[in-house]
Amino acid sequence: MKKVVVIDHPLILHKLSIMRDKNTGSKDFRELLEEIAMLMTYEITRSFQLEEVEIETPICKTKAKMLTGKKVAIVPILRAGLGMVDGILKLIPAAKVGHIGLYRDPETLKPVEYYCKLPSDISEREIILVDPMLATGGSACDAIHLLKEKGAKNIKLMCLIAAPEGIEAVQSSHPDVEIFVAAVDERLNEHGYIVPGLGDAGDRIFGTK
Ligand SMILES: O=P(O)(O)OC[C@H]1O[C@H](OP(=O)(O)OP(=O)(O)O)[C@H](O)[C@@H]1O
Ligand SMILES: O=c1cc[nH]c(=O)[nH]1
Ligand SMILES: [Mg+2]
Repeated sequence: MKKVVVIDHPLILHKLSIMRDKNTGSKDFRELLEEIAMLMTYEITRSFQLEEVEIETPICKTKAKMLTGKKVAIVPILRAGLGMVDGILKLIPAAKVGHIGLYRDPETLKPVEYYCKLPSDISEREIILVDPMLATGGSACDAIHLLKEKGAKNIKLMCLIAAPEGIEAVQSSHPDVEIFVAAVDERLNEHGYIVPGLGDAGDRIFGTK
């Protein structure tokens, strides 16, 4: 089973605490989510391969390290995952972006699929699946299942806050997927919300209820 990486850098935790505060409005919430996604990308790409190439500085020829040009796809789970895409694209501008639309039925807490559009070469790409909240894990598990059905092999899941229940669900259904989170919270409440969490991420990003 792949490990869970908790990226608990002080800058990330500080920004996340502002996001958790119920008095933080949509503008700041969106900006902070984008910034944290960018900071998490720095850590998620640590395993990317480098190669030596010959370059010429103004002084002399030398060998220098550059990325091997690995193909990446960023796949947000709509809607809330959209809030993380621009931050990742700032560091990986050549990545393609796929979209998986899921909403969680408020009664059953089961995910309902309403959209899927992925790059045609998804099976050759390293995939960063993004969603700020990993609660029961139902949405992430379904999105990973969909990606695998389309041929995806190499998937990393990036979330802001996870409940222990969500981590367990992804690890048991998809042990090959590496999970990156900024924080693991205490538990879920009776409505399936993460405690203490930050509320409904999609509603806070887009200003809806
Ligand atoms: O782990 P789970 O129990 O499946 O819950 C997590 C999901 O719930 C939220 O989406 P929501 O259904 O609120 O849709 P939205 O992004 O459109 O608001 C969140 O962004 C995840 O996708
Ligand atoms: O706490 C939660 C759980 C699911 N979805 C959210 O947006 N927040
Ligand atoms: Mg929502």
